[in-house]
Amino acid sequence: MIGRLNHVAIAVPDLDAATAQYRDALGASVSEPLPQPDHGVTVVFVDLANTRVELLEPRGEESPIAGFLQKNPNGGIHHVCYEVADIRAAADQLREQGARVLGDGEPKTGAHGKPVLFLHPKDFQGTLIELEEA
Ligand SMILES: CC[C@H](C(=O)O)C(=O)SCCNC(=O)CCNC(=O)[C@H](O)C(C)(C)COP(=O)(O)OP(=O)(O)OC[C@H]1O[C@@H](n2cnc3c(N)ncnc32)[C@H](O)[C@@H]1OP(=O)(O)O
Ligand SMILES: [Co+2]
Repeated sequence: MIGRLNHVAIAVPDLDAATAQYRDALGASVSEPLPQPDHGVTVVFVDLANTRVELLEPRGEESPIAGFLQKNPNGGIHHVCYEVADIRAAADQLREQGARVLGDGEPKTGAHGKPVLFLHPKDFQGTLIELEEA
């Protein structure tokens, strides 16, 4: 079912500072800040040779990452994103196995313009998983 690792997301308290560190201290190629109001975050992509890092800052009152940052005030790895060929088929299969697909179960459009869904971290070794349709 899962294919390539599409990105690893890091939640950060200060997106500008994190972006500058990846650009200047780590010499990475970084995007401009990309507000994602439907997801309650602002994202910066760090493009790597074999995948991406996604730096996430909360946006708005209802950000889904606010709770995570309260528990991890310096930031931390927030989720991993795997690619799947058919996101609805993958979600159906996972639900049949008893996994919790978050939200209303309908894929949303993610930061790359593709359908995405999230799986509860408690069902996958304490790791929030995002699925993105390749
Ligand atoms: C622009 C889209 C972009 C893209 O790539 O396309 C994105 O990736 S957007 C990313 C932001 N959106 C989401 O994360 C949506 C899915 N996330 C959620 O629905 C919530 O974050 C949720 C339900 C995973 C957690 O919400 P919250 O922290 O408010 O709930 P709890 O405090 O009740 O947490 C329950 C339990 O899970 C632990 N937890 C929470 N977040 C994580 C995490 N990222 N990784 C691992 N574990 C996590 C939390 O500590 C609680 O554990 P407990 O032992 O019960 O205290
Ligand atoms: Co993501």
